[in-house]
Amino acid sequence: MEGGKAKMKSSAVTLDQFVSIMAPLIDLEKEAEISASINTGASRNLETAQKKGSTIINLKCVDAQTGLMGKTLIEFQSNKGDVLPAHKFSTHDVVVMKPNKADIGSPALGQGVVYRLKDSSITVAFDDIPEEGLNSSLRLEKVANEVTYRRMKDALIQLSKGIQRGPASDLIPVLFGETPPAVSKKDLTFSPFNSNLDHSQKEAISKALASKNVFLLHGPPGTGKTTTVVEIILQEVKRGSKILACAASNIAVDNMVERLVRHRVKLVRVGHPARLLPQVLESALDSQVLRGDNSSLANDIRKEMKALNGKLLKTRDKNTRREIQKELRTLSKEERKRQQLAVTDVIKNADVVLTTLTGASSRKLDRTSFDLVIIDEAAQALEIQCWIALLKGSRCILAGDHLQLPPTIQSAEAEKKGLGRTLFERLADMYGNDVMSMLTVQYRMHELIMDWSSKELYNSKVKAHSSVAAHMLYDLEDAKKTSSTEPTLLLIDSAGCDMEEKKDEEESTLNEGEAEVAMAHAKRLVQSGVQASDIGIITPYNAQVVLLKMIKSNDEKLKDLEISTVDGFQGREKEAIIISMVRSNSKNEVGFLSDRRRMNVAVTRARRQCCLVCDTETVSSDAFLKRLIEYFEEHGEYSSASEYCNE
Ligand SMILES: Nc1ncnc2c1ncn2[C@@H]1O[C@H](COP(=O)(O)OP(=O)(O)OP(=O)(O)O)[C@@H](O)[C@H]1O
Repeated sequence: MEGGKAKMKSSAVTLDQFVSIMAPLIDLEKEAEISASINTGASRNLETAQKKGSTIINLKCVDAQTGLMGKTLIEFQSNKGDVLPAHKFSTHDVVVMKPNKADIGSPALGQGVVYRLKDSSITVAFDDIPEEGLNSSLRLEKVANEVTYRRMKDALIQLSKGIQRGPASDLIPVLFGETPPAVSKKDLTFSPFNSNLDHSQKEAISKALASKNVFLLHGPPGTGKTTTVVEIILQEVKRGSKILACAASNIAVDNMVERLVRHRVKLVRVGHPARLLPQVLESALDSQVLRGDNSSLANDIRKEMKALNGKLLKTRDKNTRREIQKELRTLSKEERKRQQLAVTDVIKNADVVLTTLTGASSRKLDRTSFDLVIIDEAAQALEIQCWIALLKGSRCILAGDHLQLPPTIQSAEAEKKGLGRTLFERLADMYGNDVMSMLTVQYRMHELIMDWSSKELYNSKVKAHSSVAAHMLYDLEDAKKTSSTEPTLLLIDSAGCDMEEKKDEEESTLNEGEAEVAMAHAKRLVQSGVQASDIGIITPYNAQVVLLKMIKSNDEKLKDLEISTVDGFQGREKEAIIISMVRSNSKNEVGFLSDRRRMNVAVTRARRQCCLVCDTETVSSDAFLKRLIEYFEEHGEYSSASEYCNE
């Protein structure tokens, strides 16, 4: 305990310090996001804006469908029908649609939310179908999402007031190191809903149930973090707790919804329908409200009001008109009340409310407090975002892995000054194992893939479960045992092969030789019977992603191969992962490859084969990467990139 206390002093931040440090950093980040968008001096012309990734020009509308609770889904493709240019659009972003040549700052034809993204198309959900302009050339612009910042600022203001009587009044001092965390002494053995839980998962769940204020669930890659979170939620519901379950991303929230629905938990998913997976729409607040009694009453009232309005139009008598207007006002008030009651009913009756961290500030949750706030993917969320949810509860459980990538921050200055330091990391430093448990059995990777990461980042504590420890790529249905499918680890070395890196116009790095080699290996795997959809090529650099996608578009057999940045692939997995490291230069510069967390994420996406394509001479200049290369050389197969050229 002494050690724990010493640690606590060195890394504790007071509430006042936190508020005063964070307020300007949120502004910096907001400015960085706005200046990356099109309407500012930084990018006055369309081509520049396209290069910056904040707009996509020369689009045509190829499909329009209604559905999704009244929204219209419009699919856009490039006028030429090929791969979309490099862009920074993600699903769930807010975008506006404009005529292609319209002036910057001109009014939009419609505003919507990105619903689906493919290499060559983008689908947007609009509230209303734009009335005209869909037949001509169009462009989409990304809109800076100011609401998110406003909500973070609001949370900061609430924190600064020290809301003494709010639901989180006892939690705040613990999370700022003023009061030590407490643990229940009662015996908290539980009978699990999931009979497959391993020892580390069970131990973590017991500790979580015993925690009185805060618990950190540390889940290295593939260790069943979400499985464990779901079991904690089920146990807490059984105990009678009302739970707010959040994550930074919609997909992670939906993932929890899908798993909980199977257990018939009384839950509601709060959020914009265009941001939800189709399979969770039934659980959405909007659809539950529509099914409620108060909502049908509100509907009846609306019908009555329509009839009265008709009568009003026909009546000339002043007194009768006055009477009708009075009645309409009363009905309108009643209708609003019924609508609100319909929402309140659904939220009141749910044992678990699920939403993104930003969504937790929805006014619909204004008067609801929770016994427990659970945040999944907490190591990928800004601390201030977590507070939006935490202020609503008296206890919290954060699940995540601070040894994978932190949230993306746009402003370099805000990042340097600490905006990206996550609450998960801060609490792990402050309280360590007093409040934390690590899962140690992983269910994804062959043990050779896991062992490097386990040794480098997790003190060799993570072990592969027997169901995956020795699984091979050629064990997959239809796959053959060939020199390409046989290795679990494969190093393809471009040193001395004349494959130097280049910069694109946006100063992102790419490497044409490496891209060809990565693609050649993917082709060999497909020829050996591996499904293209089981293969992923990941790379740290955006420009390399675009290049790889362009090469891929020429080959029909590779249609289902996925290509992504490492950062964009966090949380995902593939049977075979090919990593294109890109850097190859005489100065031996490795840039942000040296971030241990990025390579940890990259390597641990692979289930059965991890192939590293790189210039070993350049990347070995970094001690951490050198150990990675040595590990692959020792435990895997080695080839020269020259063996893959001209295929
Ligand atoms: N005790 C278990 N027994 C068998 N399989 C398990 C167990 N726990 C988890 N799994 C499996 O491991 C996989 C990963 O689980 P889950 O999605 O919960 O992990 P995660 O830690 O959230 O993943 P990520 O690494 O992407 O964050 C799933 O296929 C899940 O079914």
